[in-house]
Amino acid sequence: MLRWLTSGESHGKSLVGIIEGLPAGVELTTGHIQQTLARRRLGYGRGARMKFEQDQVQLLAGVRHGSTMGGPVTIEIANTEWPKWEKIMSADPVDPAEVEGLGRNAPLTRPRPGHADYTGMQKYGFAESRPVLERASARETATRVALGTAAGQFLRGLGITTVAHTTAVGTVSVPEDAPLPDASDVESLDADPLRCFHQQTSEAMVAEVDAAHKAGETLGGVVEVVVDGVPPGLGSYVHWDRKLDSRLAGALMGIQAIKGVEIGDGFRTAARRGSEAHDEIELDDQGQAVRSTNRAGGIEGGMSIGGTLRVRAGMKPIATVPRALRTVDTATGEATTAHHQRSDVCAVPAAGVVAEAMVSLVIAQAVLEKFGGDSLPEVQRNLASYLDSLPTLGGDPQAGGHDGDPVQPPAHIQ
Ligand SMILES: Cc1cc2nc3c(=O)[nH]c(=O)nc-3n(C[C@H](O)[C@H](O)[C@H](O)COP(=O)(O)O)c2cc1C
Ligand SMILES: C=C(O[C@@H]1CC(C(=O)O)=C[C@@H](OP(=O)(O)O)[C@H]1O)C(=O)O
Repeated sequence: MLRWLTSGESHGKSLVGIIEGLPAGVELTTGHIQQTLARRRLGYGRGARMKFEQDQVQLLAGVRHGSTMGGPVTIEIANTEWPKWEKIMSADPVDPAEVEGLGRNAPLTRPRPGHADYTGMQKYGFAESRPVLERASARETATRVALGTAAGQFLRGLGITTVAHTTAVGTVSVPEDAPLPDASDVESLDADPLRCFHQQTSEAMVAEVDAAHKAGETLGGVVEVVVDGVPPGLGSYVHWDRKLDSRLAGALMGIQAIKGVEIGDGFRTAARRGSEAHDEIELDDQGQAVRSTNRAGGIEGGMSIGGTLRVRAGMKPIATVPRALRTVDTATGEATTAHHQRSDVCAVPAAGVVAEAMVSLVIAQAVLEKFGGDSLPEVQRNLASYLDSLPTLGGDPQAGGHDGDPVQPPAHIQ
């Protein structure tokens, strides 16, 4: 079973992630993780912190000479801002005189609507929101991206690739009929300020962010994760918590500020008539059953149907609005405005990179459930054998043990 856990606070010494259940033989280096973490920092509209802070990565366990060994993989991301926070976030008690005068230590009693502040204080019994925001903050998503990199490296070894891109920022969206990017487009996506593959739309998105910034506003948007090379049959129809769509939706909704998930055409499908909503099955020249469209996003009955999977996540605008929202001071009971020091105007491109990581983790988990294996070559053999066992529908019914010719496993895993 593949499982993972993150630990750490936004202004703590470091974040730590552990992923357990990855097979041996997966290529993974500090460089791979640094590369995806750098990608998470990119994006037009990110706040000041992204510019001066660095993610210092260390692979603490589970990897030797660039290859996983089968044990838990532990990744640390040290926070380079730690010296500024060492006293305020010290695990051990500190002399109050030592933190007095450090501006950042003033009690945060003006909770931000839209953030975890107020309900977190009620739930955990805090008199201010510092201990809440430290863990609620999306700083934690750096760890998920690191863990997702490990999962992505495993999937890559099976010919499964994942990429995320931005489809909307505020009211600006890419045209519905624009072609999908694939993982080979990642460099051009990285080069785009919004991780948007449609240049005209990207320019309009930049203008949207500028206008929001000028108005003291923040923005949300929509990201899409595209997974290519998915084998059919991941997940299951037999129980709600084994359904792949249910698991992907949970993983994406678990990202800070994500408020909606669509599988494939999602809510647009809800408005269509049946004859225009589904992906009809037809035979291609090789006798393979193929789909003429991909409206379902590559999932039917809680299972991957094989090929390309598409899932979208909608992010609400950043809660720390410069034009501060009305709130109540929890120390005095007086009406006031929410605290604001600095924040992102728009973090949609970064959320896309986090969504990619979460999707990679869920797909890797589903792959290991279906195919198993303690080493990458073993999983590769199991996958190839499964693909080989799938019958083609248009072949000779007398041929082999199948109804027809076997489906060929992808060339790279033969
Ligand atoms: C990549 C990323 C960056 C974020 N940056 C900020 C930020 O700078 N300021 C802020 O108030 N919220 C930010 N958020 C959103 C908050 O973390 C989120 O609204 C908060 O944890 C409450 O959770 P909820 O929105 O799911 O209710 C960010 C979210 C993500 C995914
Ligand atoms: C640090 C990150 O994002 C942070 C997420 C975040 C929030 O409230 O979620 C608030 C901001 O932090 P601060 O309040 O310290 O400026 C963001 O910078 C990061 O993504 O690495």
